[in-house]
Amino acid sequence: MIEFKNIKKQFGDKVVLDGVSHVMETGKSNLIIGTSGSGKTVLQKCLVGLFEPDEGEIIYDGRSFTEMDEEERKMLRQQIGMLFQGSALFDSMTVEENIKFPLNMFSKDSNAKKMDRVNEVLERVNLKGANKKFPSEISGGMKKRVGIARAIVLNPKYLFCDEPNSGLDPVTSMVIDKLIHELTIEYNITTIINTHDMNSVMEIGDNILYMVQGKKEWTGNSKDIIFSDNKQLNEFIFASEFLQDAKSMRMLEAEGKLSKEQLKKMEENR
Ligand SMILES: Nc1ncnc2c1ncn2[C@@H]1O[C@H](COP(=O)(O)OP(=O)(O)OP(=O)(O)O)[C@@H](O)[C@H]1O
Repeated sequence: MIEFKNIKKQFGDKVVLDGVSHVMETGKSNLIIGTSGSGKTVLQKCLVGLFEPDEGEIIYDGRSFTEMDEEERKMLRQQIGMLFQGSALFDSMTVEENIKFPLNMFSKDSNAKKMDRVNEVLERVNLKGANKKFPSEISGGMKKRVGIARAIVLNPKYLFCDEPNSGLDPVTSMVIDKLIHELTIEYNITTIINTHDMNSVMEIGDNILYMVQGKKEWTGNSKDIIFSDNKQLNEFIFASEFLQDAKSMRMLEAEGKLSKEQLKKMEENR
């Protein structure tokens, strides 16, 4: 669990985070959503210590990150996995070498043990046998999986993902979402995901923080979104007529005014 209270951050005169508080839950996909410039990336960077907030407190499972010295933060960072936008793989390294990189940095295990772990995570992300390929030889979806394998190779308690679906087609996006979600549950990770992808919001949104201009505007899960009457949230999520219709249908279904069969038929006929 990562709890943060009253986080404030400004650059010059520009207030980017204006007193944000929230709890990111363990074993859940915690999503941060909001329009471009609402402060999602700056918030993630504050949580991992890449930016220092001007005010507020960040607590990792009862340990105050804000009060830790650099040595304590270094230790904590070994429990944090990061999946960067665009995967950020080392082009000159093979898949295997990319995944092994954090182990070489932080683990004192023998080479054989490290390789066992590399192969274990490769298999877990469905890339068994891709060891010797270079990033230029694999698809965007495969690169994301390598990025995920590298992010989880040290068994992190916390996983930060910045736009994990950027640049992927809708089907591959769903595969990647599902994989991150499954790993989150399987290893009981506190996962934080910045996303613009509305499919992700509806499919894996266990705990959603909606930000507007550096402030928390709304919070809830993917089911709550259907019933929310928050005007800004509705305009953001259900931007198209199609999505507004889908929301209305789901609400009717939940109120018992539409059967599951009717709903399925309406969706098929669209
Ligand atoms: N290092 C920096 N120096 C000055 N301003 C910054 C810095 N980093 C971010 N900002 C500003 O903070 C604001 C929020 O940026 P941020 O990247 O967090 O938005 P975002 O919600 O992640 O947007 P996007 O969805 O486009 O990634 C923007 O106005 C941005 O210009």
